[in-house]
Amino acid sequence: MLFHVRMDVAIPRDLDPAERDRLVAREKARALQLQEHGIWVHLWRVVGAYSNISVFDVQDTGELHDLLWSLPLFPFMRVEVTALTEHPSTQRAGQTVAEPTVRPPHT
Ligand SMILES: O=C(O)CC1=CCC(=O)O1
Repeated sequence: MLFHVRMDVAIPRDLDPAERDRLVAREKARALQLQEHGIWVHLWRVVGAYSNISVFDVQDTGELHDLLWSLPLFPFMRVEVTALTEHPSTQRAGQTVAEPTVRPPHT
């Protein structure tokens, strides 16, 4: 299942800068891992905002929920999820996003 996810990040200004850097580095590592597994299929910066628009390819809403909750920056995010289905007029009709072979653990 594909989901459009918007994440608006708001890290408290008084958070220790070293802790902030650690969280951002862990978030990046997790994002790269999920992209390598074909789960986080799009990751775009929203121009002018500390926000991203992402597309996730997961088995179900439960997997997406667990995955989002496990993100290191999750405590500092507002997350908006929209479930996607194929539009009848798409040129890509019938094409699916390839299934990843091995799903990474939710850390
Ligand atoms: O910077 C963001 O929008 C939050 C984020 C998601 C993946 C990542 O590396 O940072």
